[in-house]
Amino acid sequence: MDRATPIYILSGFLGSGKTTLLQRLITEWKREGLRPAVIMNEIGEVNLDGLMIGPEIPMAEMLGGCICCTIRSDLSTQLYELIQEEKPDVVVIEATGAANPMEIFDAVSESSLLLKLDIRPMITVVDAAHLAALYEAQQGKTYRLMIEQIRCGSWLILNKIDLVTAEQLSGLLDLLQRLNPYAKIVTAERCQVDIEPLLSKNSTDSGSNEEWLMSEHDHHHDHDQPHHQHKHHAEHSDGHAAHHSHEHVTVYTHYFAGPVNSVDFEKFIKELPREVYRGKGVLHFSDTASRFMFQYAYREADYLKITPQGNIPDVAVFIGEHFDKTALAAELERLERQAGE
Ligand SMILES: Nc1nc2c(ncn2[C@@H]2O[C@H](COP(=O)(O)OP(=O)(O)OP(=O)(O)O)[C@@H](O)[C@H]2O)c(=O)[nH]1
Repeated sequence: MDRATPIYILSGFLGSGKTTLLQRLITEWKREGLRPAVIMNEIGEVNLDGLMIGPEIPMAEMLGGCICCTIRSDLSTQLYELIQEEKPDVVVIEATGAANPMEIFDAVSESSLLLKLDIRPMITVVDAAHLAALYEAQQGKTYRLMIEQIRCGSWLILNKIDLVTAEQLSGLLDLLQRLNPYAKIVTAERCQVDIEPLLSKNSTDSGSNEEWLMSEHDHHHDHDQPHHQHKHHAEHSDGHAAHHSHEHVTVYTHYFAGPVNSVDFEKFIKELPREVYRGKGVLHFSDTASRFMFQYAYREADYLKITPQGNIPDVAVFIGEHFDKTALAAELERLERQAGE
């Protein structure tokens, strides 16, 4: 193969807007007559984001783990097969929102031993409202992970600005600038950004992220550790070390035994514990004719009528930090029983 395949990595916290951006990128590439392919990584067992992407787009799904650690070695294989079989003009990797961006860079770089890849500067989508809230508290693993994702982006898309005040927005822009003076920062609502500069080869002045990551961060791997215990350490420029692992991430996948009432379900979503950051799913309601996809990200919920292609079960995935899975399961089962009565 003589041509290097451009690889874009989309990073950003759970529910920040990565799939929304991915849809825009795909539309742009199609307009240009290019053939994109996608690698989607989900920490849950089902890929619901894939439903938002047309069936004509070649897609490799990496489910049930994170490419930055537990299923990292699969990435080279998936990338290799996708490029060999589909011969795409460009590949996008959408990481799970819980991924450590430097680890993904490493994993993709490993693949370039097998393939001729042109790894483009990382794009990080930042949820404005969620960052504003976490910045006030300034603690927790989520906050540290979000900061790390911000530090690793060559492009920072400060998304969901419709959910913050003008004053908060100006504070967030200052914060991003301070955290990552190398990045280009754009603000957006539903990731509506000028796509062309984002994709252009020389889009950043700072050179490749890899270069500055290696110089700014002291990045260690302990290869003697088994994969599931793999911890990531990155030395921050402000001196303290961030320890990254997914042990704090809780995932609950619920397969519905039957439809539930839409009003009760909306109430359940509204009352989700704070520790649940992200929810998504496809389900039948007992009081409506069509099927719905729901999205929940940082206290905001969306419902969309959907007719999924293929055999998609009624399912909901919840991702967060140390929440009580059994309590969620019991409540959803109660809704199922109630709708069946
Ligand atoms: N209010 C508001 N909602 C948005 C905006 N951008 C995206 N959303 C909504 O936020 C939810 C999550 O968006 P996604 O694009 O799926 O986020 P994601 O980063 O791909 O999520 P994960 O892959 O699960 O981490 C969806 O319901 C979107 O419609 C925005 O600018 N404002």
